Order: sequence, then structure tokens, then C-alpha cells
Amino acid sequence: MTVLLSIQQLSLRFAGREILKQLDFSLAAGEVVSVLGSNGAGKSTLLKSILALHTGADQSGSIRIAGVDLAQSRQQALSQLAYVPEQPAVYGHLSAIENIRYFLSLGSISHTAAIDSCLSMAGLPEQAWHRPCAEYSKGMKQKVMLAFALAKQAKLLLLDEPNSGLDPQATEELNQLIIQCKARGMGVLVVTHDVLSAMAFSDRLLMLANGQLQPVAIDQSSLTLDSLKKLYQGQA
Ligand SMILES: Nc1ncnc2c1ncn2[C@@H]1O[C@H](COP(=O)(O)OP(=O)(O)OP(=O)(O)O)[C@@H](O)[C@H]1O
Repeated sequence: MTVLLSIQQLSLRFAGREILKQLDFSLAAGEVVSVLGSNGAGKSTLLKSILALHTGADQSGSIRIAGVDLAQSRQQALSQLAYVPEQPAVYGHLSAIENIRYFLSLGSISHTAAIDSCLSMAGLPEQAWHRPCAEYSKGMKQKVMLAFALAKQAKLLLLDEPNSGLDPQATEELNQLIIQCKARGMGVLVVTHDVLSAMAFSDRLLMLANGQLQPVAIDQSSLTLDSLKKLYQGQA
């Protein structure tokens, strides 16, 4: 089993307030893990730790991405992953192809996949490839970022709230794409409030509460808003 993300004893405080508490976690190649949790539980904070974005925060513990220590070899570690934020960040005046070419040019990425085949796999209609991304819907911009992840040949994919703002058709397409990424051997870590989608594509569901990750089991047949509320409150 190839471990693509290994987090050990990660603790993080903002202004003395502990958000993550000696958190341990690992994710293998070909595995999809979804992290659920109440608003403010620390899910985005966890993603930002993996992205080495907490400059002023008081953080301890270790994070290894595809075996590379993030604190010791930041650029090399980050080159192994791709991140798709809740609001996909693409340049509006550039086309899908131009965006991906530009993003690839920023990193010293030696092995890249053909951009057009990645856009096809991401499911972006070919007639949109050369249009400025300012004309794209949120789902289309997400596909550009996912195609970039494929072109970059990222081993680890981080998705923050990927289904928010997507209609059921776009949600289904995204869920299928996550399953395809898994089939290609990528490790995928998803932060989400969309429990139904998480159940559809995840190998494991975890709840972030009190600064730690705990496995949760959800019975789809008895899924109600009330049962979910109890699960989030730790009463299930
Ligand atoms: N840069 C920061 N400085 C201080 N406090 C912060 C900072 N970023 C986040 N926090 C606090 O850390 C806690 C966790 O925030 P975070 O955004 O990680 O939660 P979340 O689980 O992603 O929430 P949501 O589901 O609402 O997106 C919150 O109390 C938030 O106010």
C-alpha cells in the first residue's frame, strides 16, 4: 500500500484556541476519504495545513505528501498534489487550455499529460476549450482545475466543498470524476457537507470534531436530517 498523505500529531492553534489536536491521519493511493464536520470544526484549516498555508498559526506535528516531508521540502511535497477550492480559481480572460498551460508553466513539472485528453476526461465539452473561462459555469471551472490536476499528474487531490453550488447533473458528473481519479490510483481527500455524495464516492467517511478525526458509519436507508444532526453532534 502506497501512503500518499501521512499526518502525525498535527496540532494547530489560532490565537491560543486549539483547532486541531494531535490529529493523526493517512490516505493511501487509490483511496477516497471524505471529511465531514460542523461549521467551524476546522476542515478548511486542515486542508490549509496540508497546503502549508498557515503562516502565522501555531502549528506542530508532521505532514508527509507522497513520502516527502512538507516542512523540510515544501515545494517538492506540494508538487505532488492538486487542490480545488470551493470557488475554482481560474483566469477569466484565459481559455481552459491557456489556464492549464499557464498553471503547468508555474511549477517545475517534468511529466505532464496531454491537456486535451485531460479536459476530455474531466468532461469539459470540446467546444468550450478555447473560450474564455469568464464565460464558464462553476462546474465548468471545476473541470478545468480537475483537468489541471490530471495534466500535472498529481498523486494527491484535495477538494474543498466540491459539490456546493452544483446542480444534480453536475454533482453526478463530479462524483463520477472522483471515482475515475481513484481508479487511476490517485488519493483523494474531500471536505464536504454533501453527505449523500460523500457516501457515493468515499471509501471512508470521517468526522472532524474536537480537533480530531473519527470514523463514522452512516446507514443510507435511515438517513434523515435529524439523524445527521445527531451524528454531527456526536450523539449517533
Ligand atoms: N486565519 C484564521 N485566524 C483565526 N481563526 C481562524 C482562521 N481561520 C479559521 N479560523 C477559525 O478556525 C475555526 C475553524 O475554521 P474552518 O474554516 O477550518 O472551519 P470549517 O470546518 O472549514 O467550517 P465550514 O464548514 O463553515 O467551512 C473557526 O472557528 C474559524 O473561525
